[in-house]
Amino acid sequence: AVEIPSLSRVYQEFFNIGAAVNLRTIESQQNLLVKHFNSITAENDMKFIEIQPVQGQFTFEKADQLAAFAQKNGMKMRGHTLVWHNQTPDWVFQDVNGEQVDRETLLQRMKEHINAIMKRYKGTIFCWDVVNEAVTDEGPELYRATKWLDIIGEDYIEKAFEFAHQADPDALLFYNDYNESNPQKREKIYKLVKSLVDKGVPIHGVGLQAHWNLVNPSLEDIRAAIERYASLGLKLHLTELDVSVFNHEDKRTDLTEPTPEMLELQAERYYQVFHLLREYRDSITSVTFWGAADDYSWLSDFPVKARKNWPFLFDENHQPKDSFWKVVQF
Ligand SMILES: Oc1ccccc1CN[C@@H]1C=C[C@@H](O)[C@H](O)[C@H]1O
Repeated sequence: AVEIPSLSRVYQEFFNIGAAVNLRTIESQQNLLVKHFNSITAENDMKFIEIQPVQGQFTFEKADQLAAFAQKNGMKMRGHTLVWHNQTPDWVFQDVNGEQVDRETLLQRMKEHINAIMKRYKGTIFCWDVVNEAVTDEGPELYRATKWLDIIGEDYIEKAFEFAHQADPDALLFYNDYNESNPQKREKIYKLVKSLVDKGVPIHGVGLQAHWNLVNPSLEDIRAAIERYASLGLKLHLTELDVSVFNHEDKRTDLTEPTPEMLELQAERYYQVFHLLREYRDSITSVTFWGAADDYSWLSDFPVKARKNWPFLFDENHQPKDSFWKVVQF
């Protein structure tokens, strides 16, 4: 039998190799995770709504199990995510009468949430996606219209970073976003992050979600984005890497397995991407996949509901795909 090298060991001189996990996959994918990954991220269980679903009632049990899995296996853990417009409970923005709260109240609630979760996982979680997806995809506006922006104002972002730094001064603090290699959105992310750096806000890195597919974004756009963000002197993490076998506009639902051509294109794509990432090893310190193997991916429900996807280096039986061999042989 051919010896399968450990992915994280092959990359130990370049950057950490991570996977998003949940309570099911730390069991079903345990052997794969322990062998090939040295970092994990909670796919959902450390989001606001999962941690504090009701004001003052903290439900850490699931997150604790994921943190324990990381500790037990000597893995690093990325914290995801403190301030985001999705998966945040309505109570955060409402007073007892269901009316919208004021700026001071919402800042206090943001601070309390950040303090509670960051202090609990201090020493286990070395970095946090403090703010997720705060800029617009299209249009002239820089800031995405969210309740955080509406109630607090534009400084909700720097406040989140300040609160996070006070909660755990040792944690590395990241701004995280998707479509990060699109030139227009890249310049918005750059403008936001540069403003934080210029103000002396405690930010240490940029998270590129890297939800990519077989053709987009181009290698040139990925390179330009890495160069742009790295020019700020911050660390770069790829935080949610997957390579969908369907391009964004492809809504086909007829496949029960990837076509041979898809697997060949995906292997070449992974080869080119990791060749590029290795070139920027001085800026990129972590590459996390948004899952570990094709038996489970959020893409099997997004953007097309119940449409199976096969985005990873390992197949549904946790066996290495051609993509894996292209990534470990260089
Ligand atoms: O690719 C996208 C397109 C539209 C909205 C959000 C995203 C990505 N958004 C990510 C995806 C899955 C969630 O589990 C992550 O927390 C989130 O950061």
